[in-house]
Amino acid sequence: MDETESGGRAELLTAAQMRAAERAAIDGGSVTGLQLMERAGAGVVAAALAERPALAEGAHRALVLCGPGNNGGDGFVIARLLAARGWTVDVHLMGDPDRLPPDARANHDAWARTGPVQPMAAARDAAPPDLVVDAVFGTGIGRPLPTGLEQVLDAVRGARDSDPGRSLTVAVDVPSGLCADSGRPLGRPLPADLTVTFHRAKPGHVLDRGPALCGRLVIADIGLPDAPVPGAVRWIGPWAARRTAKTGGHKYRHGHALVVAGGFGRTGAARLAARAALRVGAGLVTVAAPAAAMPECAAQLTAIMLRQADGSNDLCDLLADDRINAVCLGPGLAPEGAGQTEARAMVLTALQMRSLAKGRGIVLDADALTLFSWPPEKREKLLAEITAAGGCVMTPHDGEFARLFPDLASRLEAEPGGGPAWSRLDAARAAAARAGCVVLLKGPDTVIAAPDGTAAIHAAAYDRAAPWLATAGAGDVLAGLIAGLIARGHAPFDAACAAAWLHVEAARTFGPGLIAEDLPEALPGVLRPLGA
Ligand SMILES: NC(=O)C1=CN([C@@H]2O[C@H](COP(=O)(O)OP(=O)(O)OC[C@H]3O[C@@H](n4cnc5c(N)ncnc54)[C@H](OP(=O)(O)O)[C@@H]3O)[C@@H](O)[C@H]2O)[C@@H](O)CC1
Ligand SMILES: Nc1ncnc2c1ncn2[C@@H]1O[C@H](COP(=O)(O)OP(=O)(O)O)[C@@H](O)[C@H]1O
Ligand SMILES: [K+]
Repeated sequence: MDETESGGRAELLTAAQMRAAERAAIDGGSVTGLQLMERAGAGVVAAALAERPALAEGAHRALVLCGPGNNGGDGFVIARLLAARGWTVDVHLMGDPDRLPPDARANHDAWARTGPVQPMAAARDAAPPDLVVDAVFGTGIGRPLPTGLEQVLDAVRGARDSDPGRSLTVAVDVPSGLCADSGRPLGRPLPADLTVTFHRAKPGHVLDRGPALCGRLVIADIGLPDAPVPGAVRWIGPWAARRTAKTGGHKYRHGHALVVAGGFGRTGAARLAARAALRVGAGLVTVAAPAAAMPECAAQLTAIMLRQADGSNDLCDLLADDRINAVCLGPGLAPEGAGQTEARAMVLTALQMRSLAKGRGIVLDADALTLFSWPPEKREKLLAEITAAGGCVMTPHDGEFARLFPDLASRLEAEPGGGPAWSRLDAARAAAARAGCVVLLKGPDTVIAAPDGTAAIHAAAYDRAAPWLATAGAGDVLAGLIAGLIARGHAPFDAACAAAWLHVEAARTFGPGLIAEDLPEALPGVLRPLGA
């Protein structure tokens, strides 16, 4: 990924946005559809040979599966280019050549002058080749894969897996059946070793099952203009954290974050969040804890300040200090039983007092969300207070999200009937609009959405996989990072984007064996190269 902030290259384009970019370039006369298809096919061949250099030497055998649209057209180009290298190429088409769109038809005909086009069903019996090219469906998939095609893909997969390591499976644009907008499979796609997409990655490459089905991802340049697409989803890269550089000034110039802790024996989560807020550069960080938890906190905290807050009245007194410009509530907040009412009151107090301090931001995580999940009136009350407060970020994981937005979660769980399928991106956007705040939906694919539909995705996938983050307390650290950045003056959406990147970068810097405590300690090594 090229992470330049100004260009469009950090964008993820939906199928419709990609079609519009292609249409605009063709209508503008700068390129023809046939040229784009030729470049796409050449890009796939180049990427496949680069992926497995042994294929660049000598002649090999390829199985090319072509579909009824332009993805199939790319397949015919690939077949022709491989045959020109001396390869033996078996080409199978799904559907009727007479119904191919014009550019695909032209490439079909060009191939047909070189070799036969066999029916798709015959690919079931193909011997394992050196290269499988999946060019059945790309961004145009509109409904689940036909059963007959699934059986062919299953057979190809079976033959491939019976001789592990022999063939390379390359998906053209997306593995056929993967929805390019959502990352959700429409049926049972053939998992690829390598996916070569064109011009820009699509949300489906980084969301949900996308990374697992794509294998590796290469973006081939097909010569479309670089101009940014209005409203496109941003793909979070180092650009998101570049503005974290700290410049001079008094500690209060870098803000004061308050993290509200739960009771005795439950303060670890808040302390983790507080340490992350301090490490990411907040000028001051205070933990507010109830009397019973003060000794536990005092024994653990040094640079972080400690104040007693036994309930919403005490929190109200603390928040009267308008220098506190970021508040984090949720990690380890809720005690069992009766104390939950007071914990809820603290959350509402923080929201209602937000208007006192200009620019104060509030991060709501974990218990601050779960405490309001039932009955529905409580949920609605929380969402209404969040909207009224403004300046909030909520950071649910999937379970917390489902408790707060059950209707949106069930849409996500339902089997997609067609494409584009309802996605985690759609769900986060809908939640942000409903709650009137920034929603960061956590996961290996973290989606950040604002009420106006602005959205970004951080994918801990491909060369940024960070499986070690699946460890207790990692989410508390993320909440603290966002609070610390808000304290430093970052807007809630920007703070969430930067924190998502820093969080994964810290995990990757530390590597295997990571526990949540390591994340704040790994931050200096992450911030230094950013000039932060
Ligand atoms: N945009 C660009 O800049 C460039 C795009 N390029 C390439 O074009 C690809 C997009 O092409 P595309 O729009 O023709 O769509 P594609 O994925 O081939 O499928 C559409 C066909 O499939 C059919 N169909 C759909 N679902 C089905 C199902 N379940 N079962 C059965 N049939 C189904 C559908 O039929 P319909 O729904 O109309 O009945 C239609 O016939 C893109 O991924 C990339 O590879 C490059 O060449 C260069 C630049
Ligand atoms: N497999 C994974 N790859 C990358 N990041 C992950 C993975 N699993 C979890 N995470 C991240 O780790 C954090 C876990 O947060 P959360 O579920 O709230 O856990 P906890 O409550 O234990 O802190 C989130 O930021 C999530 O995005
Ligand atoms: K494909």
